[in-house]
Amino acid sequence: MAEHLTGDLTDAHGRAVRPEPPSRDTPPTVIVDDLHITYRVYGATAGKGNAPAAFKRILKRQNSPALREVKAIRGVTFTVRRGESVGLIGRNGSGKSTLLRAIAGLLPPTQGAVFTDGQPTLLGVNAALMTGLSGERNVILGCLAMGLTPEQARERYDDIVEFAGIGDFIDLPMQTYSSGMQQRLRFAIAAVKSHDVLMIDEALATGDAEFRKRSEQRIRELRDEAGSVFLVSHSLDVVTETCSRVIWLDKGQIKMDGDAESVVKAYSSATSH
Ligand SMILES: Nc1ncnc2c1ncn2[C@@H]1O[C@H](COP(=O)(O)OP(=O)(O)OP(=O)(O)O)[C@@H](O)[C@H]1O
Repeated sequence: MAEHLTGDLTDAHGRAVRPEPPSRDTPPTVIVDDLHITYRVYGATAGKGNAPAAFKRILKRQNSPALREVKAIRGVTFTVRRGESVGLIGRNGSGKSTLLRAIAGLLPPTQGAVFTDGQPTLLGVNAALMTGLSGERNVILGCLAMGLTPEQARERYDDIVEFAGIGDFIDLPMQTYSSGMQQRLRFAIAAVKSHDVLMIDEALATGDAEFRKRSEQRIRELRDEAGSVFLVSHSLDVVTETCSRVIWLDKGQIKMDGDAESVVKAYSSATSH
């Protein structure tokens, strides 16, 4: 995979070079316009959420299922241009995964709209690989599913396996892999191709330090191959290293949107006390 993986992305001192933000003339890849996403949960119990109320409900076997609405995204608007890599940060439940799923077209907007140029690819914890099949077969199937020809799949096979770094396990069914190994293979398969919009949900969290470094490098390359990258991560280091821009979500709304360093700094100081 050497050719794919070694881009000239560091300066003379070995530091990562962060590109300038794209100008307004660069075409947008994703436009999110006043997006609202509301989950409707059926079967939630109506009434107070305190312990005596819950105890009473259970003792009396009260079962009054109700419809509850969870407003996960509440009026989010932003534009992402070609060549940008955007980190999404925020507390648990702030709406990061929901926003990614909406951009990928997996969740319909309750209000507002999402426009994308090209096919967004969501690479998440649940990216579909068949755990009953060997890693080897999943590599080939994954390549075909992404639209590569069988010939191209064969050509890239060695690169993918080397990048994933899972050694002899490649012949064994994926259910014998640790979750970290599964993640690495998913990332290696998805990253072999350039995507118009690549979205990554915590995929790098389980890799070891060396794999993370390689993945961060590859994300920068994907971004430079003219696509856009979205990354959800709780690791602020990964976000600062990989992203040019960061959006901080708080209770389904944008709290701050700007260059990676300033937003991560503001977020760290807000959450440290
Ligand atoms: N399928 C669902 N049905 C109902 N509510 C949901 C569903 N998925 C998420 N939610 C709710 O939507 C809100 C946003 O969740 P989301 O998973 O997008 O947050 P997140 O920022 O990705 O969280 P985390 O950092 O914990 O992964 C939360 O209040 C969550 O409880």
